[in-house]
Amino acid sequence: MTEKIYSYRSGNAFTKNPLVPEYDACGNLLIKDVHHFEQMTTFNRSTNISERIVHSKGSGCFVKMKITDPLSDITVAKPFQNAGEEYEGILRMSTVAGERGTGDHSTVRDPVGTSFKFKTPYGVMDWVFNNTPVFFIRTGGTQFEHFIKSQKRDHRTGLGADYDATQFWDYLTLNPESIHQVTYLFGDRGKQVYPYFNAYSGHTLKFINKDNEVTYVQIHVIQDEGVKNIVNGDEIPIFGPDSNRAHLQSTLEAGKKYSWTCYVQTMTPQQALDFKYNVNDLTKVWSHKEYPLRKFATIETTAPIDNYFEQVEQVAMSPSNLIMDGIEPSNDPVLVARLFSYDDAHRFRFNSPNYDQLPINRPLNTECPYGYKTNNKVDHIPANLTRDGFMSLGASSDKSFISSVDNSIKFPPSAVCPITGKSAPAHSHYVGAKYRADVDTEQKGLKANQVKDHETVAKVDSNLSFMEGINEIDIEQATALYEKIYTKEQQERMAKELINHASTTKSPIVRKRIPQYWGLVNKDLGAKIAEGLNVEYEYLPLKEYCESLKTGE
Ligand code: HEM
Repeated sequence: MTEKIYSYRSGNAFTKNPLVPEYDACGNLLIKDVHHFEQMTTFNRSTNISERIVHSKGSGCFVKMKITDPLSDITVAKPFQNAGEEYEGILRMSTVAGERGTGDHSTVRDPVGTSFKFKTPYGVMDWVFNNTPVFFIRTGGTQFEHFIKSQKRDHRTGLGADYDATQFWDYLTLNPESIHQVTYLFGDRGKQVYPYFNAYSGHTLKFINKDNEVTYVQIHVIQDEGVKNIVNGDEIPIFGPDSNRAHLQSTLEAGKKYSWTCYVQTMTPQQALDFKYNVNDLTKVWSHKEYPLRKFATIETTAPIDNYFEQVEQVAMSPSNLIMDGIEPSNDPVLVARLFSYDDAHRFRFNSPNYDQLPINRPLNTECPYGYKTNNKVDHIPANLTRDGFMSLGASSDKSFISSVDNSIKFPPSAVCPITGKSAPAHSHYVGAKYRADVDTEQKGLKANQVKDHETVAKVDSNLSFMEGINEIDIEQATALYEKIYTKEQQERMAKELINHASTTKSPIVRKRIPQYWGLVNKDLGAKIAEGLNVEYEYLPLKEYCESLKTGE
């Protein structure tokens, strides 16, 4: 058996006492002691990865997905074609607003970030989901920064909502489309035991099949043992900010397996057009009765993590890693903003575009020529024209990474049509600059092949009317959640949680607005909160509520 030997980082055996630095006859430490300096300098840089701007506090474990029921009738996406195919992956769960050292959901009320990275033979597939099927915002990246900063510490004082919840509630009450998500958050689901949560794409995706038919899809990942909320505080041993992480790690180490079943909810383009709400609106759910869940896969945990930094800190999840031949983004502006934002965040966080070459992120089909080889059967060897840069770990040493394209690189025709944004070259290899007339002929051929129901799809996609203003139908799902799904006991608990949280709000204007915001969901809830906050309550229907925002009173 090969022995484990204490070594330099170079891999050469270190044959002296590693805890005693080298010194000369006068007792001076020596610069030639490279082991000593290697250790000190590595230590100084060992936290040198920027903290995620959101979802900083994360925990993780390894998982495996198994396709049980192919989705080949609605998509040509390769990972979903064959029953029985299995993909190894990692699950990272996180709070949204707090920093790396703050509490997990054992002590903090926040959505649970539930992100999966699966290594398929076709490429990496990420599901960067939350435990709630809706979100606070619906108009994109500009709204996101404004919203997130309001949930973080006050920039003037460095203090959070425990000290003054004014900015937290100011944002939410000024943007009442947030109310559905906030009704989830302050209900029992705002604090969950890891990993007894569901995960939802929230966004709508467009699946495209071999006949160029579009299906609007949302993905649901449902815990097989049901969700478990932290209500009384005795659901897991609570000893501090890492209680949930400790629960996850200790139960996995004791051999416990957790599992989920994956479903899609689907709509045809005509159904999407006739939908009461807008398929691009992230603040709405689709009725399960009208759009039933269809099972396609299972996920189970396989192992606890054993290197927090490399597996949880360095994992780089991105919604753009779900976009592939057969899966297009919808026109949900929040999803489109995310397609750009995450990869940009990673380039900043790792100070390099090459974060995707680290082992935890590396596609199976990008072997490291200097180190490990994968035994997995891969679909293809990826080649593109990016290369070099800090932390380049071998991906660009493949001979196909040359500065121009040659005939050894194949260009497979897209399985789906260009109307969806894909190009579909009529050849399988690079053919050099094309003569314009030839391109025109090619385009004509492609037009004939456009997506089925193109006009209906175009109408659905172009409808972003919800971006301007708010309507009564934007509140009704929050009301249904509060009145029909929450029990009386849960409603009571929610009101108490809200009063408790909002009680630190120092601004009188915002303090008065909070019960009016909740009155939009349920008049009595508004009155209860007003009483708890000791402010005057005047119930305002949505139109009058919006009017009142103009004057700030
Ligand atoms: C415009 C809207 C949004 C923007 C700009 C945005 C941006 C970001 C950024 C920059 C990160 C940190 C990435 C990193 O440094 O690794 C992040 C993390 C995350 N976001 Fe978002 N986000 C948005 C909306 C959402 C929504 C709607 C969801 C859920 C459906 C979501 C789920 C997550 C999760 C789960 C993580 C943690 C990923 C991990 O585990 O590393 N985000 N987001």
